[in-house]
Amino acid sequence: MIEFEEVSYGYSGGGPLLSDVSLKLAPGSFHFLTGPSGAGKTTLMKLCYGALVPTQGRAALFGHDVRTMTRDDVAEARRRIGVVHQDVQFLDHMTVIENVALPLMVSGRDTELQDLSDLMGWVGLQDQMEALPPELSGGERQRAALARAVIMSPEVILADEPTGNVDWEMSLRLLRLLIELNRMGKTVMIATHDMNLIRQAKAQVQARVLRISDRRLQLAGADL
Ligand SMILES: Nc1ncnc2c1ncn2[C@@H]1O[C@H](COP(=O)(O)OP(=O)(O)OP(=O)(O)O)[C@@H](O)[C@H]1O
Repeated sequence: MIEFEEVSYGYSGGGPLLSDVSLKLAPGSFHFLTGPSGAGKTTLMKLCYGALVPTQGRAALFGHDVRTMTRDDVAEARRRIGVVHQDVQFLDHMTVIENVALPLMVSGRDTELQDLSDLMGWVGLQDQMEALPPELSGGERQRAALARAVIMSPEVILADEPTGNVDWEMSLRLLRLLIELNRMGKTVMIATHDMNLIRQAKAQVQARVLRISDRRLQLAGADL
């Protein structure tokens, strides 16, 4: 579904950040992406959802080369990929449920705005649906972001440091939700620095751990 062949990327004005990255996210797979701060994890995630185009090499989303994708192809790929951004942004004047439902509204699918309480119950925010985002805790914001990422029923979920600002108990709760999504058949990739989280996940799910080191993407060994 997402496939890179010898992809390299560098921001304009900077040197190469990622070199010769080959990657295949197969349907239903579970990946962690790790590496030091500034190694390029967020950049790699952006390449995975077509927000960036490789400087060299080929990136294909659902069989389409990102270089030749039409606007409609890009919109369709974005619908099939749910993203939990590292820096979760909400519209603060709209309620939590309105923020979560926003992707449906902007895609003209507001007719599907059925009762979203099941989704909100799944992430444990059934009592905060009418709250405003500034009233949420860090863990509640992350769970609202996850609900928003899955509202379009994507096949792939990319989560960039979803447990960055929450305590261990909340990290485990978020991990459980992501593992549940994977058990439902979704392809999941999580960028994280948290080795404990990776160890915890590996006890529950077959996950591959990819590490960015010296611009290259490597499969991490079993020594985690
Ligand atoms: N839009 C941009 N323009 C120029 N440089 C950028 C841009 N975005 C990121 N960078 C630089 O690219 C490098 C990699 O950034 P990236 O956010 O991908 O790393 P990361 O591995 O996700 O880091 P962290 O773990 O700290 O979130 C950093 O040096 C960053 O400053």
